[in-house]
Amino acid sequence: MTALLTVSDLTMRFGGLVAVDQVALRMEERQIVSVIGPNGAGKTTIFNCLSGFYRPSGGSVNFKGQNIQGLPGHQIARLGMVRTFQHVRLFKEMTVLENLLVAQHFHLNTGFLSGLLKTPAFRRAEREGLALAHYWLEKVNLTEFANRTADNLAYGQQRRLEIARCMAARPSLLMLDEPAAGLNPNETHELNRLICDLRDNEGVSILLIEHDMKLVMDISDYIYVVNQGRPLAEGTPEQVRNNPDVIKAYLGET
Ligand SMILES: Nc1ncnc2c1ncn2[C@@H]1O[C@H](COP(=O)(O)OP(=O)(O)OP(=O)(O)O)[C@@H](O)[C@H]1O
Repeated sequence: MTALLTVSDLTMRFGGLVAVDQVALRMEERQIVSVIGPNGAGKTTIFNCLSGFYRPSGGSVNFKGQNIQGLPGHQIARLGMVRTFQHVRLFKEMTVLENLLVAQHFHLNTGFLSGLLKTPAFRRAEREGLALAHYWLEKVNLTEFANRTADNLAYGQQRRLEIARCMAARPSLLMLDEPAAGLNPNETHELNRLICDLRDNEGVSILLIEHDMKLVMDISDYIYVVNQGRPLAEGTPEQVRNNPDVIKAYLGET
């Protein structure tokens, strides 16, 4: 099977610190893959390298058959790899609906002139964009808040809006950085269902960084464990759960 994402020897140095040291990952289509590891293990740095926020010091990243290491973030997003952040990042003064419309800007294949003249192609693109925004609002249970500004949403709702906003950009790979952080058990349960729905019914692959081990073990098809920047273990949830090196890395931390 052709991989959706293949990462080899990924390395990121900050001065003398090697935050990510020769990490390898592989993802297929319609898979949930998690990257776990103790605090400071290098997980977010891996995300930053893959999504173009950092230029990796070494290694290669192949996404849908194309080498993307070193490309800027907006180009990587356009290719279909989008992400959320550890701390919610929304357009806080915009409404919930506007957040979802802005996310689609690079799919609205219309120029300045067609916008000015309101050509049929422009109106069709606008209609489709609106329909897609409403589709995702409903999926994440935010329809009734469509006209509320994003900063007036509860924290858990903001988290869901972030995921909806990513999905409105029509990605094939969604990267979620600690999506369960700060959520209550009900919200985490809903998140669990949403992520599985994205894989099963929307055909998206999800790369997940998460400290909530129950969530990770429940939904992951495959798990990579990193420790101090280096690969420590990988396998199915069952294999990782029973790996003595993984247990030691986590217990050592406490
Ligand atoms: N921009 C940066 N400049 C210098 N050092 C950095 C930078 N970003 C991360 N680091 C360092 O790289 C290491 C890995 O950090 P990273 O945030 O990737 O870990 P993490 O596994 O995501 O941790 P956590 O689970 O706590 O979020 C840490 O030692 C961190 O201090």
